[in-house]
Amino acid sequence: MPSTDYEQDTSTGFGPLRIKARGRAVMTNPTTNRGTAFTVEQRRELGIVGLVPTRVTNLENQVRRVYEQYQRTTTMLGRYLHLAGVRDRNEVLFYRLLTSNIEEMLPVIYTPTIGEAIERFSHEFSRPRGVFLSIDQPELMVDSFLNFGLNPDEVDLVVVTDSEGILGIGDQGIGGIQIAIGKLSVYTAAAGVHPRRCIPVVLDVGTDNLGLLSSEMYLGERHARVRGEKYDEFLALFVNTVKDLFPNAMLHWEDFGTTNAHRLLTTYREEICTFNDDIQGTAAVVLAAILAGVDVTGLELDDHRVCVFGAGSAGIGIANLIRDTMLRTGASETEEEAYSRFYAIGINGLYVDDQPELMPFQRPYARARADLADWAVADPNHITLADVIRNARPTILIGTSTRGGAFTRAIVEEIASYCARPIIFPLSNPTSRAEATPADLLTWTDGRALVATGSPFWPVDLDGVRYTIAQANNALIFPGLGLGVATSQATRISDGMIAAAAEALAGMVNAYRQGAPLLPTISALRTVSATVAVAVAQQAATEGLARNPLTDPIQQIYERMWQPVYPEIEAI
Ligand SMILES: NC(=O)C1=CN([C@@H]2O[C@H](COP(=O)(O)OP(=O)(O)OC[C@H]3O[C@@H](n4cnc5c(N)ncnc54)[C@H](O)[C@@H]3O)[C@@H](O)[C@H]2O)C=CC1
Ligand SMILES: CC(=O)C(=O)O
Ligand SMILES: [Mg+2]
Repeated sequence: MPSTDYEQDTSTGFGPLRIKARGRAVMTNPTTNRGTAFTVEQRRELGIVGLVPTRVTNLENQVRRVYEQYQRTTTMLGRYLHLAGVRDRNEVLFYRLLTSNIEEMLPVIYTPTIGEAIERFSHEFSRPRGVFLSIDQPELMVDSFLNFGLNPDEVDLVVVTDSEGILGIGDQGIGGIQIAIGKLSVYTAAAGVHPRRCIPVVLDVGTDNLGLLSSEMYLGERHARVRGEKYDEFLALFVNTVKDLFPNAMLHWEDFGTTNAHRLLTTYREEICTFNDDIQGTAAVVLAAILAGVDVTGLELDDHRVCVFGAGSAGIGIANLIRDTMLRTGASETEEEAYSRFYAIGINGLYVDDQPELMPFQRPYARARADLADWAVADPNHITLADVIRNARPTILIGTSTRGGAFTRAIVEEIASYCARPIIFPLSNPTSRAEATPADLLTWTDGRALVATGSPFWPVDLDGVRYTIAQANNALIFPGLGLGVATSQATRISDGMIAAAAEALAGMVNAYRQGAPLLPTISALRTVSATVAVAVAQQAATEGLARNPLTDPIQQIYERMWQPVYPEIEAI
């Protein structure tokens, strides 16, 4: 069902907008609306004379006005709602404001504020965006997608969540639609993926969040989360529907629970063009930061021992990519040798091979019980982080546990006692879930820790040095990956493409100066994304996975990037 308001070729970033609507309808659609920036002639042609204030302005003037309004809004959630309102009124204005102030506004439309917006979804709801699919009405799935109004060749991206593991705040039911919307806003702001070639989707399979189930206001299905065969059938129907309706789209999985995330990726990655952001996007960004950190330590990658605290979707994804890198670079000669460098910890402590609860994707990281015989531990059935630090002396500590404050002073001081430059990444989001703050990590290690976080943190001043904190967030990877895939029309997303993304990012870092960040800063997000996109597109071509191998990659990626400027208008 194409739009009745306008026509536009969205396959490049610069197509003219042919407006069919007239009168108020022009201004209620965020694609056609440009408010006071309509010229006198455009106002006449589109039938909106007298419906906007007299003075004709321009985009810069409008950005200034909405930015002033933004600054006057005092709470972070209020700012989120203000920006969402601008997005609903005027698409170009929203993205111009966002791209011009990306460092300031990313923490509002993304982590940490988006966590609050998701929790408050059923209370703050005003205007729906995206596609809501209920497990209780699978027969409505096709119509729901068709009602969104995009043709088969008009979709580059579908971002989907079932909301079971939203950031570190757990099951958020239907409110998870906001994470899909937020990720898509980042795709557009960071990589210029066309905002109208994307579909955010929430799979409403119920929720186990009793607070939501008992709230009068909750807007999702009011029952516990459906699991098992019925869930798998619904997911299969979803994947097949996306494949049939939008054959060129990349399917991005976001914030699924640990039991499903790796399983779904393994099931579908050979069948469709798909990737899991928490597993693969996070792994790529963290690998880039680790390689930068390892360079600074002056040691080789295989001189390090890695402790993953919270070895679920993201944690094991990170471990897998480091393992692959150890094998590819010859740092480890065998898989066994590579695995021996990892210590994976979950809610029940260190993974040990006699723990029945370990899932198949976690099991390779389990330690043999016999190998721990000489460890000094208080409870062999629950080997804690402190036990691992004391007995294994890891030099890299990754936090993806959702356990705010878990990297305590005692733990960090112990690491600093045997390691000159420990690499410590508290990656859990939002900010309240971070395993430690950079200020504490740097203070407890006299500035020796090499730190990256998941959510943004202010720089830390210590002993005359300013430490800029790298934000190791998958936002440095997924936008460029999506752009590279869309431009090269990749048919699958291979491990090689993820590694290429990580290497491209790593190539942009220079972390030798004391206090320098281990990753490019968010202000460079657009350059980072374009660089990642070129690398991904080239790797897809090398592996024979690109239907449109790029002949002039930089130019073609640049041309594909949508820019937040008002396009030429034609009234038709
Ligand atoms: N920086 C970034 O770009 C990203 C950060 N994350 C963050 O990582 C965290 C985890 O996300 P996922 O891996 O998707 O979740 P997940 O639920 O799959 O994994 C969390 C793991 O932590 C373990 N865990 C929970 N409490 C623990 C405790 N007290 N001690 C030890 N282990 C514990 C769980 O057993 C589970 O294996 C979230 O806070 C999320 O925001 C996730 C993806 C990207
Ligand atoms: C950044 C992200 O994907 C997460 O925290 O889940
Ligand atoms: Mg996520």
